[in-house]
Amino acid sequence: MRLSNILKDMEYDLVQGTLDQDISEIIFDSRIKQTNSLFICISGFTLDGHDKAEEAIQNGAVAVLVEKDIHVPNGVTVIKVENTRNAMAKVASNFNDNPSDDINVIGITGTNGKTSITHFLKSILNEANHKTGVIGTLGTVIDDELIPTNNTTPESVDLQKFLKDMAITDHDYCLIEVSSHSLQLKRVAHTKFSTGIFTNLSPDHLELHKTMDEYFEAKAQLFTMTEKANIINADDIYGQRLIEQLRDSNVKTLTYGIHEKADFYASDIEYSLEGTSYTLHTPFETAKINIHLPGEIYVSNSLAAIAAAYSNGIAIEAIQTGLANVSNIDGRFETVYSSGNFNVIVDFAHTEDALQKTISILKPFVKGNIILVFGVYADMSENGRDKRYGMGRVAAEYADFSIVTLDNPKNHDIETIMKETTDAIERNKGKFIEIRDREKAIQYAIEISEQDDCILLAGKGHETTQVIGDEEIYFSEKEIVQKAMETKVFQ
Ligand SMILES: CC(=O)N[C@H]1[C@@H](OP(=O)(O)OP(=O)(O)OC[C@H]2O[C@@H](n3ccc(=O)[nH]c3=O)[C@H](O)[C@@H]2O)O[C@H](CO)[C@@H](O)[C@@H]1O[C@H](C)C(=O)N[C@@H](C)C(=O)N[C@H](CCC(=O)O)C(=O)O
Ligand SMILES: Nc1ncnc2c1ncn2[C@@H]1O[C@H](COP(=O)(O)OP(=O)(O)OP(=O)(O)O)[C@@H](O)[C@H]1O
Repeated sequence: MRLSNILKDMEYDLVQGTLDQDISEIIFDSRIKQTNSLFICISGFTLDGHDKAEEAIQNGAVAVLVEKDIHVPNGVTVIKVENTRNAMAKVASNFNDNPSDDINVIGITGTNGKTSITHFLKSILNEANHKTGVIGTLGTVIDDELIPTNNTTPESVDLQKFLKDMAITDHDYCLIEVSSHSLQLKRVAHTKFSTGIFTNLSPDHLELHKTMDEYFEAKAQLFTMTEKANIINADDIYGQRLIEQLRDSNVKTLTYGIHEKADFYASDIEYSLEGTSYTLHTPFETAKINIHLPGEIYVSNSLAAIAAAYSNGIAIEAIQTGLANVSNIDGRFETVYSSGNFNVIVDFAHTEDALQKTISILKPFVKGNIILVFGVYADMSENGRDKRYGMGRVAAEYADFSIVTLDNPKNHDIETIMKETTDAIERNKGKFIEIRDREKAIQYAIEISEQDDCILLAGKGHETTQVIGDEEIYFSEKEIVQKAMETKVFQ
């Protein structure tokens, strides 16, 4: 594409060179070899892409997009903008023919629940014969093929490429899990969203946002980018704040909830470990809903999907069948072993709120003990300490016995993680043991378990690796459980 077209509808200064040339690719990593590319210099957290422009040029870049002054050889075009992350999103959209103009994009944000909402909604939309793609934590799904991705919300260059692939393969909808990182770092800027969904906000990612107010404001940005409807959880205090904030918005707000007054709500809820049924109330009708996931959080998440489907004109029959068709979601309350009353469940609960809610789902159905295996992923800051304390407290108060282990410690200090988490359990009078090796921790849980117990492996969910230091090792909780159960004998 011509460089001048790539820069369409943007404000910029042409510092040197010409816009009259063809660009083959947009890149933001200088190590990528690509002739005739446009290199975008990002001022990162660890290094400055402006210092890498020379390497990018050696690797084939013929133009660079900057937000600071740099010196490069005369033949190279230099374009200066105010913010290269924001400009990168616009350039990526232009380069891919602005694909969000051609596809109905629904963005889902909030600390927890995004992944299950995308599953519920995709199933509903498929049932209504709408081809639907997904971009989220479990990867990108185009034409029902899973493309693994590193981040929940990819960088704009990749995101716009995925949207274009969906647009040219006649997808009607794209469901995007929109992380707070992606909003703050402009990964979804210049994407047209028809609908936004807000689930909830509880402490997480404070290494980036520092305060809950900043975290909330990052999430709230999505609801200024929507054109059709904003769907908000009325049960969440930050949801209430958002509803208030959107009072004068031109975009329609629809609310959902179980406890607070809302446009879409549930009554007559019947829970079992296998699933949940309830009566759905919409502004127009009532209907019976059955889902194969247990507990209040999935009632809430399904209500969000229902409200989004409704606001896009989907009939109730497709909603009912679509929801009933979701039998399980990778690593979300997934039973990986079951025999009689004994169950081993893998769940992605990795925040205090999610852990508390997930153990609470189990409580009424477990005759014996709830044995919890968990670790805490958080940085070394005060916010990280609060997370370790919070998850330790929940373990003490809600589980019968905890095995404290490692999540993905990455380069964080393991001694501090273990000490602060176990201190919190002790202070809250919980019973626990510390086993740092997660595989051994799981094996121990199985060894001590009895016939009526339930083991909850929390925090890693769908993940198939564990990151310790700079090393990423293969790690499958399902396989570990299955192997350990082969030799298990109940007393
Ligand atoms: C904290 C964070 O979000 N970091 C993002 C940030 O990294 P950074 O600022 O450290 O990058 P950097 O290493 O300083 O490099 C700056 C620039 O120089 C470039 N570079 C770097 C090295 C080099 O040799 N040459 C070069 O050109 C890099 O490509 C980059 O453009 O900018 C990078 C490029 O845009 C992102 O890939 C990176 O995401 C990393 C992979 C990441 O792990 N992010 C996580 C925390 C994240 O985004 N998570 C959210 C939330 C998930 C959830 O909800 O749980 C997600 O959406 O996944
Ligand atoms: N509505 C909810 N409220 C609180 N916790 C929830 C809710 N929905 C799911 N959870 C918990 O959060 C965990 C993660 O859920 P899910 O993967 O849907 O969230 P997410 O928003 O996609 O998170 P991430 O971006 O970290 O993947 C679940 O395994 C469950 O323990």
